[in-house]
Amino acid sequence: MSKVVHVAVGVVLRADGRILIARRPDHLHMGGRWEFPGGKVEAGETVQQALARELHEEVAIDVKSLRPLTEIRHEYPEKTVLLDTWWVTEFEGEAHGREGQETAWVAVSELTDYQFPDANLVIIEAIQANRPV
Ligand SMILES: Nc1nc2c([nH]c(=O)n2[C@H]2C[C@H](O)[C@@H](COP(=O)(O)OP(=O)(O)OP(=O)(O)O)O2)c(=O)[nH]1
Ligand SMILES: [Mg+2]
Repeated sequence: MSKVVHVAVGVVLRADGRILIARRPDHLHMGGRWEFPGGKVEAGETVQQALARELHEEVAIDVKSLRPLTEIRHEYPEKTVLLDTWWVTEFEGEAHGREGQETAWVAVSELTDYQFPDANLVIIEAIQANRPV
């Protein structure tokens, strides 16, 4: 069995109810698809630390408040991922793709118009079911 890659994933919620998505660079696994920003948890880091680091590095926002949303384990042909997914309900900074990625703020009802990796279908269902008011 291949090892499971632990990934910290942020569902960044703006005050108007829109959610931040970014397009994965073409050369990466699932390149060209939209994602919720995040990345691999490194050795010695908590998932919360990893998420704060990745959101700062990828989309230039500083996390102020987090709460758990869901955990999805998904087997791709290439690897198995554990998407440890958190609501980011408070943050500072203007989001933009610091690695040249396209970003968008989308309404919950529009999420299904974008092409995400297969594992994200379950995350989107959790967002629709658990959206904080
Ligand atoms: N960030 C993120 N990754 C996702 C999502 N859905 C999904 O299947 N993944 C997968 C794709 C990748 O195999 C893995 C995340 O790895 P990554 O490439 O973002 O990791 P990273 O930012 O640490 O990148 P790297 O520098 O190590 O290449 O999880 C998602 O919504 N967001
Ligand atoms: Mg990443």
